[in-house]
Amino acid sequence: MSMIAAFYGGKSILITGATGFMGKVLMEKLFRTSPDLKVIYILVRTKAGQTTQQRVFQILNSKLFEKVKEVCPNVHEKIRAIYADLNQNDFAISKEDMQELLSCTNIIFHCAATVRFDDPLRHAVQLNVTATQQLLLMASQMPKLEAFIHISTAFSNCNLKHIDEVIYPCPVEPKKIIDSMEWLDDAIIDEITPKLIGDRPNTYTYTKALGEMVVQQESGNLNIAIIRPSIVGATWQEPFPGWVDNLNGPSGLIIAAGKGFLRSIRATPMAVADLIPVDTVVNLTLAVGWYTAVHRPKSTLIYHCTSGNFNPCNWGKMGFQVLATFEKVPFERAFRRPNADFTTNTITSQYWNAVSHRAPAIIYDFYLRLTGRKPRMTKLMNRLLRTVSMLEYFVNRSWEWSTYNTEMLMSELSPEDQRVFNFDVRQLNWLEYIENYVLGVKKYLLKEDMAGIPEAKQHLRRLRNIHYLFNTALFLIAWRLLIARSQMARNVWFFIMRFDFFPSGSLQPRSKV
Ligand SMILES: CCCCCCCCCCCCCCCCCCCCCCCCCCCCCC(=O)SCCNC(=O)CCNC(=O)[C@H](O)C(C)(C)COP(=O)(O)OP(=O)(O)OC[C@H]1O[C@@H](n2cnc3c(N)ncnc32)[C@H](O)[C@@H]1OP(=O)(O)O
Ligand SMILES: NC(=O)C1=CN([C@@H]2O[C@H](COP(=O)(O)OP(=O)(O)OC[C@H]3O[C@@H](n4cnc5c(N)ncnc54)[C@H](OP(=O)(O)O)[C@@H]3O)[C@@H](O)[C@H]2O)C=CC1
Repeated sequence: MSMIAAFYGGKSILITGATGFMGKVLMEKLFRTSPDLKVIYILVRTKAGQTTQQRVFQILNSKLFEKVKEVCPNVHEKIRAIYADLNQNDFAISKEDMQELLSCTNIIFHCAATVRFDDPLRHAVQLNVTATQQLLLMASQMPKLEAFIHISTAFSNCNLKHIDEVIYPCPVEPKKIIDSMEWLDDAIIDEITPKLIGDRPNTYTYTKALGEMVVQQESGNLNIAIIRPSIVGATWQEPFPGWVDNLNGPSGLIIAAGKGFLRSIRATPMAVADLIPVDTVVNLTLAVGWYTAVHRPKSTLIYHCTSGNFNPCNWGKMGFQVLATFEKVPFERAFRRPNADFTTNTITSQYWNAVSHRAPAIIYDFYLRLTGRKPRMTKLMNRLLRTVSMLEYFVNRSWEWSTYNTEMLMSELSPEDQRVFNFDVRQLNWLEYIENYVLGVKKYLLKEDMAGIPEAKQHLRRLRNIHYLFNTALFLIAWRLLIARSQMARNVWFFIMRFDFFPSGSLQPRSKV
């Protein structure tokens, strides 16, 4: 029997960010392995015209939850969606709901965050710092609380090369930042943002670092642990391989490359690609929840959930495998044949952006205009290049994360728990994982049918022929212009023609066979 699964039995668990990528997988695993848990409270806001209930209904009826329904048929009754907006005071939770949360919660998993790299500082501080502070305040009023698990990111200290399982202080105290957001206007905040984030690349990593400081400072008597995952990717094994439902991290770029939009990226092939499957992160998170509640470590432990030092893989190897998978399972209606490449030099990268990205987009928009349609490719390409430029920071560097706590935890688990809550990435076969990831992107993100593969291959063959035709026409035009202008080019041309049309040593034309 799994000790961890048994631990969550009968528990009331509060999850923030349950509608997000990681939150859904966390809920799914909890219900599947501990169907006898008492209740999962989730803080949900309304979004895109959907009520909280509709959002929950949609999640529970998705493919991800198919297995859960077999193990826990009354899952609908065990999930309690509470309307909350983490941007509001007291999260805009009603008095009754707040009372229930305060009196019943046993474990908190705090996953909610804004993961956008370009969020204005005010918004990123509100969600990643102030909301964390408020949640800790709530937690301190929960008499039955056994553990508070905060999800951070391995990149919260990406300005360092070697990162230990400790909290590194930021120069300005989070409380001062929170206060200043109240009275500074947006223009001033925008002006001071680069100074505050310093050598971090964006407001996301900076505010996640501030969030960790808040956790440390406001922990009081709470039993807290922090988990720092690296780049979270599709599921490795559970509930099935390759599940992914958002465009963050590599997923969006896999689509862009597979559809033939992304042809080149400034990345270092030998840099470590510290990807970590989402189910691995969730298994570690649940194990940490159990360990923190049961063993009550004296200080806040930080767990790095990374792959680099256990089972490193580099971007070059990953890129090759992504492209190899496109050969087997191409995406439908590609713009161009997928054939992306890495460049390491900024000037070469700008050259390829002009030649391989912007020029085809302009030509295609010209074609759309000619055929009476609205041009859209240049806009789309500009957006893609902006996204790529934001991700480039992470694909041109390698980091080392120490993993003593994660290894310690692994050794504390029973063999059964190591199997059920496996977070040992040494067992991960990257080539197989990447292939499943690309397949998952096709199936679950693009919602493409496998039956469409022959047609997709046919489409790629057509694109290849158009490509050859286009290149040949371009070459002939260039050559014709050159011959018209240069005597040397004319001489070369006649020299070639002589060899082609006249047998050697003869001036007679070659007879047709
Ligand atoms: C030796 C050998 C050499 C080998 C050579 C081999 C050749 C191989 C070539 C390989 C190429 C193969 C393909 C690629 C395979 C791997 C490539 C590696 C790239 C991996 C990069 C990973 C880096 C991740 C770093 C993560 C570090 C931190 C981790 C975390 O803690 S948090 C999670 C990460 N967070 C994010 O990823 C959020 C990023 N997103 C944003 O910040 C914003 O969305 C934005 C990018 C700034 C865009 O903002 P906008 O306001 O402009 O747009 P909006 O968000 O409204 O979206 C607009 C449309 O764009 C879509 N979209 C959103 N995000 C992405 C995305 N990440 N990628 C693509 N598209 C995205 C969005 O859906 C909207 O679409 P629409 O609705 O249709 O308009
Ligand atoms: N994905 C990754 O690569 C990595 C993620 N992480 C961390 O993991 C955690 C989860 O990330 P992930 O699942 O990928 O992120 P998602 O963007 O998929 O999910 C974010 C969640 O936060 C919720 N949320 C955001 N704003 C509010 C708000 N105002 N009120 C209520 N809820 C809100 C979202 O709700 P809604 O659905 O309503 O928008 C959503 O459920 C985050 O803490 C992130 O920093 C760490 C490393 C890597």
